[in-house]
Amino acid sequence: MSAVDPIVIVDNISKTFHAGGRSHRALDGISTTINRGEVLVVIGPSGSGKSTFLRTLNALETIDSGSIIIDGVSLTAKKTNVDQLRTEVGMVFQHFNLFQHKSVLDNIILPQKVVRRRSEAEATKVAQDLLEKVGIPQLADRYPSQLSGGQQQRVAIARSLAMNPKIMLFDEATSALDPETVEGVLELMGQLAAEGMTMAVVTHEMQFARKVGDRILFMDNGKVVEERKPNDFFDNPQSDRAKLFLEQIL
Ligand SMILES: Nc1ncnc2c1ncn2[C@@H]1O[C@H](COP(=O)(O)OP(=O)(O)OP(=O)(O)O)[C@@H](O)[C@H]1O
Repeated sequence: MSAVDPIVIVDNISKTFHAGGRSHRALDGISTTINRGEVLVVIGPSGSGKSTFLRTLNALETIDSGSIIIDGVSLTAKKTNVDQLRTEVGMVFQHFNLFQHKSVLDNIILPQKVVRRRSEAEATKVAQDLLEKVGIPQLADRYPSQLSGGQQQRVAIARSLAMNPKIMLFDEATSALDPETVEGVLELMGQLAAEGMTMAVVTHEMQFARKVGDRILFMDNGKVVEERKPNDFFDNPQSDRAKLFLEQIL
């Protein structure tokens, strides 16, 4: 990891939602960078814009103004192939979004064949190796409905990793899990971070944020209120908003 090797550069992005005749500025001039191998943890109160911010990084949300550059490619430039770029930015959601009628192995094989044009044999080998990596090789032939939430999330992570993403986004990846499976998935995320995966993580798991995060981005009302090293942020929050937030949740 190096301070001079940014893989994600977010410059002054804004986004307003219009719904039911009302407008809401969900992102209000966000700027940040994520360096290669770094883990950025995004925290903040409900509705502060965390998910919206994360979703802009793989163009699931468009932005109204500002720019986002991923590994030298502008997400917003007209000539950019957004579909291509999106395959390089893995995303893991709260709900696992697996193909229900495919086996675990096929869930990981299919996108490789479609998106990466890998052969059946190659895609199968990658999928088997990844199931090993995420700790569930014995579940290859099961269907998603036969798995616990934690196991399904491991499949979703393996499926993302199979694309060889340059960066992984985790949007409340453990929020829908039973308490007993949360820890295992957080450990897996920590393992990926330790192996050098660049990650942006929206989470309510503050111990994870402190332990695994390289930097905390604290958002409120669509703005970055604090952006600091985890220990500095948690031990000595600067803003009244962050102090209040931490008092309420810790
Ligand atoms: N598709 C949408 N249409 C209209 N408003 C939206 C849409 N998506 C998000 N918003 C609004 O934008 C704001 C930010 O939402 P966002 O989901 O990014 O917040 P969040 O910080 O991730 O919240 P939470 O922690 O509750 O998930 C909220 O006020 C939300 O209601």
